[in-house]
Amino acid sequence: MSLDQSARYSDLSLKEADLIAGGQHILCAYKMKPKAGTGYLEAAAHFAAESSTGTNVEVCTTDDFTKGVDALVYYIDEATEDMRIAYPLDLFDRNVTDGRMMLVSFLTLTIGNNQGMGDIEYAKMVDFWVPPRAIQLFDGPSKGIHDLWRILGRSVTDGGYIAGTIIKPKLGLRPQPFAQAAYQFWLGGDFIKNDEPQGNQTFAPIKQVMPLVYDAMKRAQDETGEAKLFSMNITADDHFEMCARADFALEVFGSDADKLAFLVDGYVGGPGMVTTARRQYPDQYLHYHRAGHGAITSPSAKRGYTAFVLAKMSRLQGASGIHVGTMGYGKMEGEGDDKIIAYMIERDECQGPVYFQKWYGMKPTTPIISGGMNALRLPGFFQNLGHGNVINTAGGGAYGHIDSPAAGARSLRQAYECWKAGADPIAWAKEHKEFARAFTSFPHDADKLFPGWRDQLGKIASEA
Ligand SMILES: O=C(COP(=O)(O)O)[C@H](O)[C@H](O)COP(=O)(O)O
Ligand SMILES: [Mg+2]
Repeated sequence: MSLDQSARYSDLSLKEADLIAGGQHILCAYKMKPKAGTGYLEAAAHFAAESSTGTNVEVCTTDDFTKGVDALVYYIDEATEDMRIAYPLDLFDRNVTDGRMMLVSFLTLTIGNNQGMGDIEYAKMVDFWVPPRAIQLFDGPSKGIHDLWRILGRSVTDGGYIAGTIIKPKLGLRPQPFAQAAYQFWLGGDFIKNDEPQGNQTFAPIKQVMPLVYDAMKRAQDETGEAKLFSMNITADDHFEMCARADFALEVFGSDADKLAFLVDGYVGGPGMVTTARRQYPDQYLHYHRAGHGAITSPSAKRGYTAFVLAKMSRLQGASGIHVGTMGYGKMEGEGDDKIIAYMIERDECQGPVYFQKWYGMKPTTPIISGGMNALRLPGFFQNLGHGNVINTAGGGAYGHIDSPAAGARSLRQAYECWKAGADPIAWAKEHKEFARAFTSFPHDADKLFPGWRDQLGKIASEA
């Protein structure tokens, strides 16, 4: 049994509204359960101690100043497993070079050692609140969806749906077929990303692939008269390697380098990778892929933090866009309520699960919708989200269209237009060939979402 530190590391008389008005703390809300035999407040105080100035015993080196930067438990509700902690801003590490805040320090304190404590059964961060001063001290995004809309020649405030894909198969394409797959999609769509494990495999070296991809982009631009976008995976352990990949691609894309985004596997690579990309390449759209996050964000995981927290952190760090799942409409875990994740990263103020956050003009992070999406699933998705100002990447949904990747891309755009027009999807399909053929391409989804479609659509869906 550890020392009861609740007298020092908790103050349940503190009011959340006062802490927020004071602006001197970062607030974190957790779902926490102590191990059997440890009292709730005692465990919470030990958690706050380990996450700030303390350890499991009192140490003689502590002085009065130290106590001024203690993290304090200010709210508990054992029945709902709610625990909230106020962390003084001064606890957080600041850069030597520019005095700014860093995400690693936030994570090391608020979701660091406390994840492996002997008297804690589990604890998961479900929300956090950042005061205005800290908003000023994080990088935030440099580029956003409005920059992509501008390149695409659309309204920069309400530019609408960006139809994207992921080159599939996930791995195993050599340079020529890879570039060919890109060209075929671009004939109908806007945006292509590398899949998260695609890099510099021996069968597809970046130095061969990128010039071919750029050539495909130019040909597609010539043919369609539209601008095209490519998001290149620059993920690597070594940041010099990452920059070597990025620099090479910028040179290859030359006068079209504004159409090149950089993708990082930001969860497995960590905050250092995201910030390196953000600071080295502020002129490029920074695409945060979150592969691996389910290990801790899944609702079945009782530790770590939620997908909401991950997305909120990504805006602070400066991701231009981050995957936010498909809110129950695709293949990955998620539900309709996850739309709050999208709202938090794209709005200037938003109510989260616990805290109301103001962003004070920090640029938005685009919700990127991906994972098992296709034209048939999109109208319902937009209905739930309430808008279509997102990037959507549909891999199977484009390359699985029975006519062609370009037809797949067109079917996605038609799905967006169907929702935007408030039209009935079956009626819309009668007038939009590629959308109709999506029914034949994904019959399992069609049966589930639009029972009776076979009779209603008849010939148009079955004829190539
Ligand atoms: O490759 C894909 C989707 O491929 P497909 O479109 O063929 O399903 C993405 O990596 C997932 O969307 C990641 O999931 P999330 O977006 O939830 O992070
Ligand atoms: Mg992928």
